[in-house]
Amino acid sequence: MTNLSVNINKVATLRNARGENVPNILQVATDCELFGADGITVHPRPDERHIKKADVFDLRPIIKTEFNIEGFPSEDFVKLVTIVKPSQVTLVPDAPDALTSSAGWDVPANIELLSDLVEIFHSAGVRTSIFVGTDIENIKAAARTGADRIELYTKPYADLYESSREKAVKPFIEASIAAHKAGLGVNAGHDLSLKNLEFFHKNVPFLNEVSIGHALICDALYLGLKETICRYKECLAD
Ligand SMILES: CC(=O)[C@@H](O)[C@H](O)COP(=O)(O)O
Ligand SMILES: NCC(=O)COP(=O)(O)O
Repeated sequence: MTNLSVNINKVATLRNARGENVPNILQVATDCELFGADGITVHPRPDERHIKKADVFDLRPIIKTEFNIEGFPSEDFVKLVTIVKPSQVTLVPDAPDALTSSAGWDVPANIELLSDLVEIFHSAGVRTSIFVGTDIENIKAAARTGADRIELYTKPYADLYESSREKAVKPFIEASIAAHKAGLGVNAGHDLSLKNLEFFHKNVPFLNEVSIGHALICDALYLGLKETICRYKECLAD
C-alpha cells in the first residue's frame, strides 16, 4: 500500500494573499484526512511565504494521520521539528530563497551533518527521511546515515513522462530496489500529478508514500478537494 500525503503549502499561499485566515489551513488539513488522505505534508520555508512556523504548531494537535514536515535543516528548523515531534521529518537541501525544491542531497558530501541530524531526530522519536535523486551510491550513503527512509525527487520523472514514460520511470525503479535492499523505506514527491502518478505507482516497487501538493491543489480548483483526493487515491490503488 502506498500512502498519499497531501502537501498543503499552496493552501497557505492562498491564505497569505489576503493576510487573514481564509482558507483556514487547519480546516483544510482536517478535510483532507476526512476525504481519505493518509497524511499531511508541510514545507515551512524561512521567508514563511506559505506555511508559517505558527501553522506547524497549530497543525500538530489536529492532524490524526501522519504529519510530515519537510525542510532545510537550519537551526530554527531542527528546533521546530524536535519541539513539534511530527511523525516524519524530510530533510531537503534547499537554499533559503529557493523557488521550490530542485535537487536531492549530495549525501557523501554531507554524511556527517545528515548522520548527526538523524540521531537528533531519532532521539526526539521522529522518523527521518532524506530527499535524494536516483543515484544508487548516493542512496547507499543515505542508508549509512541511519535514516529510515529516502524521498525520491520525482521532477525528472514528471518532465520526461510525456515523451517516454518507460525511460522516465526506469531510474526510479532501480533506485527504489536499491533503497529497499539497503533497508530504507521509500517515499517520492515533486510534480507528481493525476497524469503521471498511476504509472509511477504501478512500476516503482516498495513505495511507502507519495507527497503531492501543487498539482493536487490545482486539480481541486476544478474538481473539489474530495473528488480530487479520491482520484489520487485511485491512482494508488493496489
Ligand atoms: C521537497 C519537495 O519536493 C516539496 O516540498 C516541494 O518543494 C514543495 O515546496 P513548495 O510548495 O514550496 O514548492
Ligand atoms: N515532497 C513533495 C511534496 O510535498 C509536494 O511537491 P509538489 O507536489 O508540490 O511538487
